[in-house]
Amino acid sequence: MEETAEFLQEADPYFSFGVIGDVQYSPKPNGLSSWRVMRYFQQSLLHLQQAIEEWNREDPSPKFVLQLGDIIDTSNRKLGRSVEALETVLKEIEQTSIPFHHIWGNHELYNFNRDFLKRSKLNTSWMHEQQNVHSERHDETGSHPDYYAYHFSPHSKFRIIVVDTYDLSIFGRKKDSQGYQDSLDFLEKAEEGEQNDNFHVGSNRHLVEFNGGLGSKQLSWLDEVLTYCDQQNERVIIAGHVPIHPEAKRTPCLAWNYKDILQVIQSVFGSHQSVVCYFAGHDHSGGYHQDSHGIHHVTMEGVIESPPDSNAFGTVDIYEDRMVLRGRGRVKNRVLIYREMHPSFCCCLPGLTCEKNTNLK
Ligand SMILES: Nc1ncnc2c1ncn2[C@@H]1O[C@H](COP(=O)(O)OP(=O)(O)O)[C@@H](O)[C@H]1O
Repeated sequence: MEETAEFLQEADPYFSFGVIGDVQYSPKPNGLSSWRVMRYFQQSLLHLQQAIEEWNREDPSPKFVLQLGDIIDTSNRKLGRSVEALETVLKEIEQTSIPFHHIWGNHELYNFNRDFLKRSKLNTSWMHEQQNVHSERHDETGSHPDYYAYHFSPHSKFRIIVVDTYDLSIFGRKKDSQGYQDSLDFLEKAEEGEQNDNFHVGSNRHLVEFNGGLGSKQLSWLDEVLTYCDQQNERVIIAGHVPIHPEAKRTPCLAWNYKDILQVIQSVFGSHQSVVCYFAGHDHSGGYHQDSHGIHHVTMEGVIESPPDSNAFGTVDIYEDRMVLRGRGRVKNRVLIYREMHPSFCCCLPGLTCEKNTNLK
């Protein structure tokens, strides 16, 4: 639901956070993308500065910011200025004490490999919450050797999960690595399957290199974290670079295995009721859809395609039964009512073992 600013003035929220995506900073001049859309490279850093200034002025200030990826543009690599560009944006972010949670997009992987990103300030998994809720091998810094995903709880009733939508990807992985081979195999198999899928034909094909997906280990990890959240009656917000719902974007920007991801977060067996919203970037024109399970899919408009007199960021206020997105510039205000939680449900029948429960560590 879109709302006017007056409607948004409510009582004190539990907490608030900032959200922004696709800054794509580069020192290069403004110009048209391959899709004939203007990209404002000269303004993107100023837009980021403005967002930070506004968040700094807010009272109470946002507890954290979700930076949805593509913070610098691929052109920096061609200019030999990837590290310098990254330092430039990080210097802006140092102007605030509000912690940023960084997500990796395709442009991070065009500029750097995963080993570099892991060692860089774009790896914020050290802010993960130490919770023994999953069997997948996340080390003491919150990192998993194969993918970049973690979770944290900013409030006793809420959890944020950062996912890696380029876990399956041919970018950022060495060509002789298992991850690269698995991604190629996935694409090949998915392309065969897609021939019968009328939704993704012609220019709307999403099985393209600049999208990616979640690998099987990350999907099991996500399933385990969500099971924990269900047990704790937590509401969950997930953030990743690539949209995961075909109705929440306007272009081919969609995760390769979006159906597998939706199946986990919607949980066809009815046991995961915790996810209320998925935030994405990637499609600079933005998008929104509430799916059949009541999960809100918000694709944030990209900073890089925001004209000088506009911008694209927001502050999200979290309440008991809703979240309110106060959009700035091209981002619309939205009141997002949470899906209903039903009493705990278990698929076990007496005498049978429930797979979900035996998976718990
Ligand atoms: N077939 C397409 N038609 C229109 N726009 C597209 C198409 N494919 C990608 N885009 C646009 O490209 C942007 C994402 O691309 P991005 O990650 O910046 O990589 P690139 O710089 O290679 O375009 C999105 O805004 C998306 O809308």
